[in-house]
Amino acid sequence: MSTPIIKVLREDWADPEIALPRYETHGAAGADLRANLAPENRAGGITLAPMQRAIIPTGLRVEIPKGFEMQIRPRSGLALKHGISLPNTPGTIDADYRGPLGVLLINLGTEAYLIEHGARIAQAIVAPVVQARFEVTDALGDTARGAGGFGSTGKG
Ligand SMILES: O=c1ccn([C@H]2C[C@H](O)[C@@H](COP(=O)(O)OP(=O)(O)OP(=O)(O)O)O2)c(=O)[nH]1
Repeated sequence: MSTPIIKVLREDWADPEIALPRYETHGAAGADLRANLAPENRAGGITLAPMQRAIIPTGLRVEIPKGFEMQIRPRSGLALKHGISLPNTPGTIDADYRGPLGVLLINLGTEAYLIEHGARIAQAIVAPVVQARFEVTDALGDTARGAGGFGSTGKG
C-alpha cells in the first residue's frame, strides 16, 4: 500500500513553532499530536482538574484521503503517570471532516494536570476503513457460537 498523504492546514492563529504530527520512531503506529493553545492560554497552559475534560486544540485542520480515517488515542505514559486519557478513545476523524482537529482530554487522575503549549497530548493513527452496506434480512447464517456472547466460552 502506498503511503497515504494527509494534508495539514495550520489555523491562522496557530503557533507555527509547534511541530506537525510526527512519528517519533521508525516503527511507531501513532504520530504524536501537540497542544497548540490559543494565544491567551499559551503562557499559563490549560489545567485539568480531576475528572475535568476539555477539548485541547491542535491548531490544525486535516484532509484525510478517502478510504482512511484517523484515530486519536491516549498516550500510555500520560495515562499511567497522570491519568490523562480520552473519554471518546479512539476519537474518530472522518475523511470528509474539515473542521478544527481537537483532542478531547479527560483527567482521570487524582491531581490537577497542566497541559502546556506544545505538549504531546495524544497520538493519531491513520487506518483504512471500508463502508459497508446494511441490508435487512429475515434470517442470519448458522454458526457454532450462535447467540453465545459476553463470556459464554467460559473462564481461562
Ligand atoms: O477527538 C475528536 C473526535 C472528533 N473530532 C472531529 C472530527 C470528526 O470527523 C468530527 C465528528 O466526530 P464524531 O463523528 O465522533 O462525532 P459525533 O458526535 O458523531 O458528531 P457528528 O454528528 O458531527 O458526526 O469531529 C475531533 O476533532 N476530535
